[in-house]
Amino acid sequence: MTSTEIYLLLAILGALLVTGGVVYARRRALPPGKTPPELPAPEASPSDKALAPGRRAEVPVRPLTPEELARAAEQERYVAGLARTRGGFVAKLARLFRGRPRVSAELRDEVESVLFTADIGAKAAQKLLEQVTDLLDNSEVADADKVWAVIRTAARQILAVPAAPLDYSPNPPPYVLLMIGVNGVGKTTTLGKLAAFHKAAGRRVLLVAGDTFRAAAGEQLEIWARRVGCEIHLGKEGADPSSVIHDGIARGAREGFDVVLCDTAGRLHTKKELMDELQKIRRSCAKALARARGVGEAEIRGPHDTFLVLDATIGQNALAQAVLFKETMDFTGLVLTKLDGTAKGGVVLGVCDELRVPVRFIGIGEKVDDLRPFDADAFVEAMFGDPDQAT
Ligand SMILES: Nc1nc2c(ncn2[C@@H]2O[C@H](COP(=O)(O)OP(=O)(O)OP(=O)(O)O)[C@@H](O)[C@H]2O)c(=O)[nH]1
Repeated sequence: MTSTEIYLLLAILGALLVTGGVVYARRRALPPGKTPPELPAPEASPSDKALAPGRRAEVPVRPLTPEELARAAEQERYVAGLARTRGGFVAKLARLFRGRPRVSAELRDEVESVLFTADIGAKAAQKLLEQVTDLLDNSEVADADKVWAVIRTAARQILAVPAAPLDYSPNPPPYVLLMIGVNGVGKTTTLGKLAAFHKAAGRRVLLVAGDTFRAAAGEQLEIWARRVGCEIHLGKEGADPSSVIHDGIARGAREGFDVVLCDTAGRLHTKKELMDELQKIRRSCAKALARARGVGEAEIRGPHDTFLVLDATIGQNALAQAVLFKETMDFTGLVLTKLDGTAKGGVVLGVCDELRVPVRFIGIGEKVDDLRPFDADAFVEAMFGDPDQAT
């Protein structure tokens, strides 16, 4: 073989490798079950038009944009975080519809039974069942693709809770968030992860250890502050949490923090005095913010946001907990934690449907960046996008 032939061979091999690599990278970046987005066909160039009929010009493969890559990476996280839930009721449904079964009373009963034991709440289960039943009523055999399309649409409707985007830049700063919930649901951990989230966005963060009841809670938050590299406001053990949080917010305003994140002690919604204490804490937040702004207390109702944290592993009980909390305390958002460790992630549908309060974040692991802003489309895709992968 002459050296010219060797160069030619190497050039062809190189071109094949580059094209293959780009196609592979695009496929890897897509969530399972997704076909690559259609790219707009390029305008035919004069030289293309001159090609003989039957011959096609080479269309260059467009690399994914950074936004598309980020979106695909986020989708992969959701897919991984919700694997157990997919392995639960989604897998059961997938098995029912595999192989185009005949529509029968037994099939309908089985669908009903799976949906009503799926920890998605009775109302959400009923909504999904009605949509699927409507479809089955008009079919002799169950077409799995159509069933899943109907389920995805119904799930999106349930999750579409109207809510303005979170505003982390009030004027004047700081943005103040209060975290509430039952013991052990993940409030302190979520606050630590949120501190990291804000820090990464370039905001100055102050953590406020409003759980003065449990000594270890302050220490736990201190560890997070060190880990994230942000400051912490600690009160004395046993101090009045309202006063610690008031002083923390005042300090946040005085010292120019962008974000003040306040922890509270875990409490059962059934303990009246503890729920009253939460109301007092909220009034303290309002008082501190009013003073910082130089306005009357009546003008401010409380912190900018109050998030109720729910542990997804307890499924329907988390829904019951949220309903009871709402009777005594206003909250502007929900955080569902520990979705990675449970098959009961369908509870996200249940709480949205029942409470009509937006889910703002979900916890899908123990790592700092495993707290993700809630994305309804990514959630629906991860749960119902590719049922054949649910086993
Ligand atoms: N796997 C997993 N574990 C989590 C997640 N969020 C929190 N946890 C774990 O849940 C446990 C309890 O978390 P904490 O943050 O201490 O809960 P808390 O609500 O502050 O608890 P109290 O202060 O007792 O009310 C810890 O072991 C956390 O690591 C999550 O999204 N996934």
